[in-house]
Amino acid sequence: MLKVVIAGVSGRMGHALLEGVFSDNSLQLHAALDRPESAMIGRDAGEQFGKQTGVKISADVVAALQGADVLVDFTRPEPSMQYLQACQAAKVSLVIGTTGFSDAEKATIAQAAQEISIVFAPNMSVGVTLLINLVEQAARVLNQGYDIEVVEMHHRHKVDAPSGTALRLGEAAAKGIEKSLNECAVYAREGVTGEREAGTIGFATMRGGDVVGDHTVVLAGIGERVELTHKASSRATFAQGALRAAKFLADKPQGLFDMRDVLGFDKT
Ligand SMILES: NC(=O)C1=CN([C@@H]2O[C@H](COP(=O)(O)OP(=O)(O)OC[C@H]3O[C@@H](n4cnc5c(N)ncnc54)[C@H](OP(=O)(O)O)[C@@H]3O)[C@@H](O)[C@H]2O)C=CC1
Ligand SMILES: O=C(O)C1=N[C@H](C(=O)O)C[C@H](O)C1
Repeated sequence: MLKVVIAGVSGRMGHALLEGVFSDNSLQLHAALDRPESAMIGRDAGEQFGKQTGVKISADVVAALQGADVLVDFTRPEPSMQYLQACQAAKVSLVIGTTGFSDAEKATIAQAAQEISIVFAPNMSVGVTLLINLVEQAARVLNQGYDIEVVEMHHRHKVDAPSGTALRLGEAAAKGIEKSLNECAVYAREGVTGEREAGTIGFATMRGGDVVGDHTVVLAGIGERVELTHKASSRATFAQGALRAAKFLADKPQGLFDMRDVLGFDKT
């Protein structure tokens, strides 16, 4: 059985991941991590589900990684970087679902993947993984006369914007028009902005209610527009993807992978 450590167990994704591990006989909950100040420290990780697992929620990542196969992390960039360091030291594989990293933090993750195996993806769903490829293809075909905009909506508790997925979709669109996202992204518009500049990729962010995660990439031309949309209706879809990623890493000693590697999709 694959011995899995879950970080951020009191969070929305932490819950979905615990449920996923409890319902998969090929996975064993090895340890459960939360922040040191959490009221959950010392409680059984199964308590919220009416289960006794014998695994107490802890903040001690070094102890948690002893004898573990993989850590699955959906938290915040700061703890994620600490978990990364600990995984590197303990030679334990890592699935990173956290979003909101700086470019420097992303570079540190890529560097660590020379020593341990890591799946790093802002969206672990099958649908968004497909959408990334579709967006790149659509942008490549419609590379003249079409304006690209990425629109996303998430629940009121989300702390980073645009979402990691929106940025990844923007990167895919930028690749399709043979640019880097840094050179063509427009993250906000307010006041007298002037006309839209051709070849830019715009982002719009909405926050509200309990929306799990909606993303649309619009390619707007004259007389028509194409809209490519994904809507997540349950966090179980992300958790299932993350646990699939954890299994994928079992025979990989090192390397940086994304969900296209895990699912065997084209990486163009
Ligand atoms: N890749 C993907 O498919 C998906 C990615 N995400 C991303 O995953 C991340 C988590 O999302 P979500 O579960 O909704 O967020 P939550 O806020 O519900 O959960 C975050 C968890 O991390 C813990 N945490 C926060 N700060 C620290 C810290 N300093 N040290 C240790 N633990 C800490 C929180 O503890 P506490 O509650 O005590 O603060 C909580 O348990 C986000 O970045 C989100 O964008 C989300 C869904 C899918
Ligand atoms: O915070 C969330 O909830 C989500 N975050 C991810 C992101 O930033 O793209 C993925 C998903 O859309 C849900």
